[in-house]
Amino acid sequence: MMQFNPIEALKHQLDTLCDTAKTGFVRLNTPCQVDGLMGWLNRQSVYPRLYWHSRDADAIEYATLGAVNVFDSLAALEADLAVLAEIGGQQPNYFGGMAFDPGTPGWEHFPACHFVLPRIELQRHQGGATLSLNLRFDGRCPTAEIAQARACLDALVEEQPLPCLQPHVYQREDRPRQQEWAAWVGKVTNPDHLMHTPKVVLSRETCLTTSQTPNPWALLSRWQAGAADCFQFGVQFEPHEAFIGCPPERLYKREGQHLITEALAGTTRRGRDTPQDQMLAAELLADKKNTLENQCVYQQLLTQIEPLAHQVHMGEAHIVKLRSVQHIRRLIHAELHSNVTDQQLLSALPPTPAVGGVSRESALAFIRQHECHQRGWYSGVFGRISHASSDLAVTIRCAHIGQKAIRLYAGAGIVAGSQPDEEWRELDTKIADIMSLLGMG
Ligand SMILES: C=C(O[C@@H]1C=C(C(=O)O)C=C[C@H]1O)C(=O)O
Ligand SMILES: [Mg+2]
Repeated sequence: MMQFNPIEALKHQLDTLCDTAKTGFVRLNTPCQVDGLMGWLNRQSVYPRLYWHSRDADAIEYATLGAVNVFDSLAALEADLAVLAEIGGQQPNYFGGMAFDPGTPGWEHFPACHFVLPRIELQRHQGGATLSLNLRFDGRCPTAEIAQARACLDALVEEQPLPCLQPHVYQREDRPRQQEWAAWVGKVTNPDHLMHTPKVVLSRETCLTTSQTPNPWALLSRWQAGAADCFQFGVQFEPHEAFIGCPPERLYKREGQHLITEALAGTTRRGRDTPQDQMLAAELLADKKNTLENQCVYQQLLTQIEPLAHQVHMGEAHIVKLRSVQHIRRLIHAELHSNVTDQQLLSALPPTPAVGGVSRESALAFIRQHECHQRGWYSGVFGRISHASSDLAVTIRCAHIGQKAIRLYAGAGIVAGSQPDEEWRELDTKIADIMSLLGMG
C-alpha cells in the first residue's frame, strides 16, 4: 500500500520496527513535500527548533525539532560519537553551538557548549525533501523510546507560509557608544600594547527596542535571500527567544580526515558601481592594516593545525564579495592525523583571531575587561557534527531576538593602523543587511 502522508508513513515504520532493529541509533526516513523549511519550523510546538544551511552550493538544508540527546560538553559529544561509531550502522547528525568565551556569564538559555541529536529532522536537497525520525535504543527502554517518538510525531502540524515582516519602530542603543569605542581603539593601538597584543577584535552590541519584535523565521528567511554565499542558521530553545544569523565565515569543515578552514578578515564596503567596487577590492588586497588583520588569523590557524595534521596547504589571498561588504580570505586545506577528533578541533581552534585576537589570552583579557555586553553565542560556533563529516560556522553577522528587543552584534579587528572612526563605520557596514530588513537602513 502506498503511504502518502509522511507522518503516517513514519508511524507505520515505527509500528513495524522489529526487535532486531532496536539497537543503537535508528533513523526512519520518508520522502515528503515542503515549500519552505522555516514555514514548517515556525508552526511546530516542539523545542528546540533549529535551522542550518551550510555555505556551499548544493548544501543540504536542515530543520530539526526536539532532542533525543543533548550534550553540554565536547567530551560528552565525542564519547557519544565514539559509542555509536563502535556499534556501527547509521550515524546521526548533531546540531548546536558554542559560546565565544566560556569564562564569562554568557546568555541565559545559551550554554557554553550545547549540541543536540534531534528527534525529528526535515532535510531538503536539490528539490527533494525527507522527513526523518531519530531513536536511540542503547541503554534505553525501547517501549518508552518508541512512545516518546510517537508523541513527537503526533505533535507535528502542517506548514504555513511565514508571516510578512511588518514595519516596526525601533529605539537604537549602541554598547559601547562611539566615544568609548574610540578610547578602546586608542588603548589597543598604543605601541606598548601592540608589542604584546598585536590584534584585538572589539565588538559592539546594538540594541533595538520595540513593542513587539518580528517573527525570527520570517526575518531569517528574508535575510537568507540576500546571503546566498553565507551560512544560515537559527535556533530557538524556547518560544520567545531566537538566535539567527547569516555568517560568511567557516570555522572548519571536516570530511573524514580532510580539513578545510579559512582566514576571513579585513573589510571594505561595496562600491556604487563595478569600477568603484573593483577599485575598493584592489585597495583592500593591497592595504597593510587589513592584510595584517588577515595574517593574524591564518598564522594562528596554521600554528594550531600543525600538530594535528600533515600536508597543510594555504591558498592565495582573495576577495569575497557580500551584499554590503568585501573581505580578504585565505583558504587552508589539511589532512588530519587519523586519530584527530572534532573535540580536539573545537578545543583548539575557537575563538580564532577573527573574533578574539593575538595572543588569544591577552586579547580575551582585554575584551573581558572592557566590553560591558555579553557576547554569548555571538562570535562563537554553530553547525553540524557527525562521524563522517562536520561543518561549522563562526557566528558573526547574527541577531538575538527577544520579545521586546533585537540585539545585533558586530566586531572589528583592531591592529596597528586602526582608526577609531573607520572601525566604527566598519561595524555599521557589517550590520547594514539586517538593519535594512528592519527598515533602519
Ligand atoms: C568580528 C566580525 O568579523 C570579523 C572581523 C573582520 C574585520 O575586522 O575586518 C572581518 C571578518 C571577521 O574576521 C563581525 O562581523 O562581527
Ligand atoms: Mg577589519
